[in-house]
Amino acid sequence: MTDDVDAHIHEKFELQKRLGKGAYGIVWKAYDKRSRETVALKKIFDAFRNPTDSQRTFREVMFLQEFGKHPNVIKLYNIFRADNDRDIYLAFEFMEADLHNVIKKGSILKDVHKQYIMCQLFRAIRFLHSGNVLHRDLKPSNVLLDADCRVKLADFGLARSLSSLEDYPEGQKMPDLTEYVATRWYRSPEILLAAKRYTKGVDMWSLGCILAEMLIGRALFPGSSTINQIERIMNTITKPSRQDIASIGSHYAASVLEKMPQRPRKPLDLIITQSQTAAIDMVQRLLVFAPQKRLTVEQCLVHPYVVQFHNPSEEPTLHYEVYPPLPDHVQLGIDDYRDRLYEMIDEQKASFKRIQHDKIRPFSPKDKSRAPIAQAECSDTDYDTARSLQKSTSMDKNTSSSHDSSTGTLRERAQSAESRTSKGSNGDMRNGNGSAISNGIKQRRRSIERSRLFANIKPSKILHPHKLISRGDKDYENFEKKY
Ligand SMILES: Nc1ncnc2c1ncn2[C@@H]1O[C@H](COP(=O)(O)OP(=O)(O)OP(=O)(O)O)[C@@H](O)[C@H]1O
Repeated sequence: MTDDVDAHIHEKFELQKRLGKGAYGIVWKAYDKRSRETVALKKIFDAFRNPTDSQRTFREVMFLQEFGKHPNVIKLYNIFRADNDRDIYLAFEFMEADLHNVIKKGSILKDVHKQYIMCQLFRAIRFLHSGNVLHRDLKPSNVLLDADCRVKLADFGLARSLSSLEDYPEGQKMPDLTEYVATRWYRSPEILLAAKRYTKGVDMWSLGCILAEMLIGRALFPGSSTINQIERIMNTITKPSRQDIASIGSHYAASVLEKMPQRPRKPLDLIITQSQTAAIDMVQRLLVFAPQKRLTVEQCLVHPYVVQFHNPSEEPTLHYEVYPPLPDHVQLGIDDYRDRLYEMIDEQKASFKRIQHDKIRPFSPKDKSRAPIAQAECSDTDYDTARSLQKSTSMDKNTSSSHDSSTGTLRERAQSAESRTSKGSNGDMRNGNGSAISNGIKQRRRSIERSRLFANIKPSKILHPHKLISRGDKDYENFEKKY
């Protein structure tokens, strides 16, 4: 893996610092010279090395395009080919931190942040699941955060359409779950035990692990091998019944579990000690052996732990299934994926050109004569221009997505939220968190970030944090009755 970046990318972006290195590429903080925005630039190395990697790259882009319209999913701004036709560059909206680093730094997150983060994750997953798609790689490093504690889910390289798996042609071999490369620590028991079918429960399990990690400040099940992972899980969660074990449809689950050395159990409530009852309850209901017995994402959104942030108008769903444009169960050749991806890039550029063209038309009576020129002049820049146009339109339509911009308006909104909260607010919490989150971020932005940290959390909750607890307890009783 090399840090080399193509000359045409250097022309477009000023690379500022390396943000992260994953299994598939490097991510830099970069300044987009045309749009004058800070972006996260990801170079996927050898994106088309073999059919599996090509399919992964293809899926990642396809799902990002589909789900990026949700406010809690990272937006893919642009895609660039590399000169060698093997690598590929993706430009994303920039986020300040990822949850893994925030947890690692220690006591940055207070209860209210953890609840807000979980609620936003549930919103994102609800959106994916409503399109019958699984993320399959939920882990703290794929949960991006900004200084407002706003969440954007990233890394769709392992996402899969459930319907494409359910519709598997008879007699055709399902993809082997042992090929599953998602980070072990967040893998569900059925994946570890090589079950035959995926369900939405795999994401719910990972969400339970993420919440537990926020609560205890370290990974809950840091297994060193598949078998060690299963052991750690089985020593902690409620013992599954025979039916539970049978329900995952794994040939050797029963025998693996029987042979497991018997160690004294350390249940979740003894591991997660310093947390609210509702938080522990949520982890316990997510980390359940049988996938069908785990909370669904809809149930999570009304669970007492996050219900204070629950707002149906901010929890959109898709009313159709998201299906990859190329058959998912057949692995095509490298060129098929690459050609289709390049075609999509071109198609998208063309459609953005149309958007921009339509936007220009109503503004001037001379439009008719200007339109063909506007179209003819479209180049790479149009994609970016159209992006900002689109952004401003969606901001007009939907205030919940207005935070995508770092304009003065956002600051004004944040500052007014700040002034509202500061009137009698819990100063300790606000200051403590504001300064802590901004630790890893540039000094000069500190004051802005401090005020922005709570901008998107309903002020009433911050003004009266004790209400979260009392209300939570009541909700908890109601939830208990219902589920
Ligand atoms: N939009 C972004 N803004 C800021 N940082 C980002 C962004 N996207 C990614 N990062 C950083 O880069 C890291 C790696 O990104 P990403 O998960 O997309 O790469 P990957 O190669 O697919 O990783 P993995 O090995 O987890 O599959 C993230 O954990 C995060 O720290």
